[in-house]
Parts: sequence; C-alpha cells; structure tokens
Amino acid sequence: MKIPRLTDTTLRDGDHAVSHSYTPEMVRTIVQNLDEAGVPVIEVSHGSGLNGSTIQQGFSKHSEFDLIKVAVETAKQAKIASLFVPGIGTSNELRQAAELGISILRIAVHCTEADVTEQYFRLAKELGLEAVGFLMMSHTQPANVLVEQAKLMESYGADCVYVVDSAGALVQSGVRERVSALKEALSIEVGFHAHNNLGLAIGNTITALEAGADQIDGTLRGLGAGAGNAPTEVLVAVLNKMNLDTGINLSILMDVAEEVVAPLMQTPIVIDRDNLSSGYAGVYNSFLLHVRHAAEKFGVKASEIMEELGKRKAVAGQEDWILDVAVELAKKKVLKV
Ligand SMILES: C[C@H](O)CC(=O)C(=O)O
Ligand SMILES: [Mn+2]
Repeated sequence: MKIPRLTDTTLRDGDHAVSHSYTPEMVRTIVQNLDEAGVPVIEVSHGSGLNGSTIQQGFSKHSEFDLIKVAVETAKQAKIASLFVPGIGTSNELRQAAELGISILRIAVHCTEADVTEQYFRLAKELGLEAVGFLMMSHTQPANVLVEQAKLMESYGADCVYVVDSAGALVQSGVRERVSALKEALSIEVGFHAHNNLGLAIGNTITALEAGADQIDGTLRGLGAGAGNAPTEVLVAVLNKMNLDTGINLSILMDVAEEVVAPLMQTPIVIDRDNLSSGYAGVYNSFLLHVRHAAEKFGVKASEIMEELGKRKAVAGQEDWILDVAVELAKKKVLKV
C-alpha cells in the first residue's frame, strides 16, 4: 500500500458545519498549524464550492476570496485547493481563485454529470492548476458507471478523480468495488472522500487505500457536513500504526483539533438520529442543517424528512425539496389528528 497524499478540508467541508462562519483569523490559525504539521494540501472555499455564498447554499460571514487570500499568504509548504461545483461557480470565480494563488481546483459534480465539467477542467489546466474530479454521491451508482464518468474527467485533463461518499452511505465492500474499478480503468490518480454517518469514515478510507487510492481527505476533529468526515489526526495516527509514514506531525494535528477546531463546533459532530437516518437513506450531508431548520419550522422529525428525501433520491442543488417534503409531512400530521 502506498503512502497517500492527504488533503485537509476542514476549511471547506467544515465550512458547512460552522454555517459558513469562518473568519480570516480562524483560517490563518488553522492553515498555520496544518502547514507546520506538514499537511500537503489544504482546501479552502465555501462548503458548496466557489461562489457558494447564496440563499440556497447558505451565506458566508466573510468573503471566501478573503479567506483564500489569507490561506495562500499563510501556507509555506502546503498547496491551497478550492472546490468548484459547476452551476454554483462560474469561470469568473475559478479565475479569481487562480489569481489569488490556489494550486489545485477540485471540480465536484453529481456522479452521473461529468460531462458538464469539460470546460472547467480545460480552464483549470490552462491556468496551470492541478485539477481533481469529485464524483459526488458515489453510492448512488455502481462501479461501472463511475468508471465511465471518471474516464470522461480523465479525458478533460483531470489529474485525479475521487470517489466521494457524500451521504456517508457506503460500506467497505462498496468502497473497495468503486475505488479498485477506477484504479484499474484510469491512468491518473484516484482519491476517496469519506463521511461518517455509518461510523465508517476511517475504515472506509483505509479500505480505499487497500484498493489502491492515491489521495484521501480528512478534517480536523472530523469537522464536516452532517456526520462529518474522517478526522485528519486519527487518519494520520492509523497510517502511522500501519507503517505508512506521511511525514505529518501528529502532535500538532491533535493540538489544533483540540484547542482550535473543537471550540468552533456549533453542535457536536455525532452520529445522532438525524445523521444516521441521513446516511442510511443516502441523503447528501450538506442538507443536514437545512433539514433541521425545516423540521423545527414545520414541527416534523428531521429523520422523517431524510427518509423521504432518500426515497426521492435528492441530489446537490435540490435543497428546495427539503421544504416541499417538510410541508407534506406536516400536512399529513394535521390530517391524522
Ligand atoms: C459540495 C460537497 O459538500 C462536496 C463534498 O464534500 C461531498 O459531496 O461530500
Ligand atoms: Mn464532503
């Protein structure tokens, strides 16, 4: 098993969990520590990618471009990455992030929609960026479909394609099937991005490595959308135990997770009923806070909304379905009385 390249996405996936409230000071401190610890890639942008600060995705407290600028200025060895979701971001924001000095663009789409990414891979390469493809909600499609989509991204210039378990719905056999299929079919690198809804983020990430993954993701203290991600500090500890020395300083990671990131948590990152029902139903983790707000507003259970969204196979961008489902459940509740 090869030593993977680790991307810490506390300042991007974690942005969902802190309701997009990161400040320049928080970014500086977290980047300083991750950089000093030797983490090679740090992802910074709105949780839903560049230009995500909208009513649908959630408004940011501070301009993500100010945060990216701070991150680039602060990092000494780490490369700064940003996420980009076609339809949320446009080529303007892509260019702006490149001008600010990001090195890597991670282009994320629902795992059947790779064909909309071509122009952005081409532009990213034209701008001299490393370009990584993110196949979101990868649990919804079998390995052969993901291979087709990943090959499209490879043909557009992707340097790596990730299997992304956006709902935290995959078990280890599902991870192994998908990652090994991409490894066999592609001549570029393969990555894996976990969420912890079934308590498998670390296990699934190790399974992805055993299946040949070259790149993996983590967040400090697991701070990410919904049930959160594989905790970066725990990943490094496990890799050390497996004699896979990433060269990353575990003590610095544990300190920054404990003393800087944990105090930022608005709610604990736990596998509670909402997060388990979300992963079990296969619902996108970044829906959680929107679902909780709707559940409270209409007096229904978040887990019931999650179950129905799973049945309807809601994907990123369909956050408006959350209100529809909450209203329907509330009406049914009234009629039952
Ligand atoms: C835009 C999403 O939050 C990307 C991601 O982290 C996931 O799908 O998981
Ligand atoms: Mn995620």
